[in-house]
Amino acid sequence: MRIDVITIFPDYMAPLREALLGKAIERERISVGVHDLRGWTHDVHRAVDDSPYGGGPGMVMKPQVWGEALDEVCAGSDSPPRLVVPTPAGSPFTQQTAVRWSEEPWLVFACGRYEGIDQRVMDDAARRMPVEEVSIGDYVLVGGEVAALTMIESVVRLLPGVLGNPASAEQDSFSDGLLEGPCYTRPEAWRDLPVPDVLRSGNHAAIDRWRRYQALERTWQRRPDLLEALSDDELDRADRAR
Ligand SMILES: Nc1cc(-c2ccc3ccn(Cc4ccccn4)c3c2)[nH]n1
Repeated sequence: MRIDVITIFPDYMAPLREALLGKAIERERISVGVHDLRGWTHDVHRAVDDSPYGGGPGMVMKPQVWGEALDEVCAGSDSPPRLVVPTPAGSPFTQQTAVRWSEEPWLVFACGRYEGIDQRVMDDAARRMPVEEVSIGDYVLVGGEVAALTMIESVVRLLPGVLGNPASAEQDSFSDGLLEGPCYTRPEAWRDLPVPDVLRSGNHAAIDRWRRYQALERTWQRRPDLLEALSDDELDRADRAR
């Protein structure tokens, strides 16, 4: 997979070179390009923003600069990339989105700042490539970079050979519609807090049942909305795990 990120703060993307993601680059599972949007300005002030039509607070990112940047970054391949534009006004980014994008050969992330990017940039790009405006959650960030890092990590961890233990990606939270239950490791007792006996019993059928019940209970308590999405037979299966 090829990933390109366009931003006015390229240093914000430094974590892409660290740890798991850095290893994926070293092992050539992914190639990552980070591009400074100001490289496509032509004025002495290297301006990337201007006042909003219709008035209102803040500034809007200029279409000309973005247009030239996307023309260059998104060129050079038989098939165009999928353009991802983080925005608070986007469609929800979910684990299903990450799974779908993990099949893509090329993703380009357009990281906006200020009040956002002139809408015509996305409308023009959509004439020659798939464009998705996505939100990572119902809160407002200052720009798209943190959202891009979040989405890139959740996609890249799904690629073959990236995670040390691929099984953990298969048993992800949300992959079966429920939250993960609690996890424990040594010591057996810590600050007078014990590890649940069942986990040390060696009875793997009982352990699986306990874990499923814990996941169900935690989902019920913290994310009842996820239970509504579960089908009846999935709920029955979970119920039998009590
Ligand atoms: N889930 C998300 C995504 C974002 C996000 C993504 C990109 C940009 C570019 C600018 N801003 C600031 C801003 C503030 C107010 C209204 C519009 N945009 C961004 C925020 N916030 N929360």
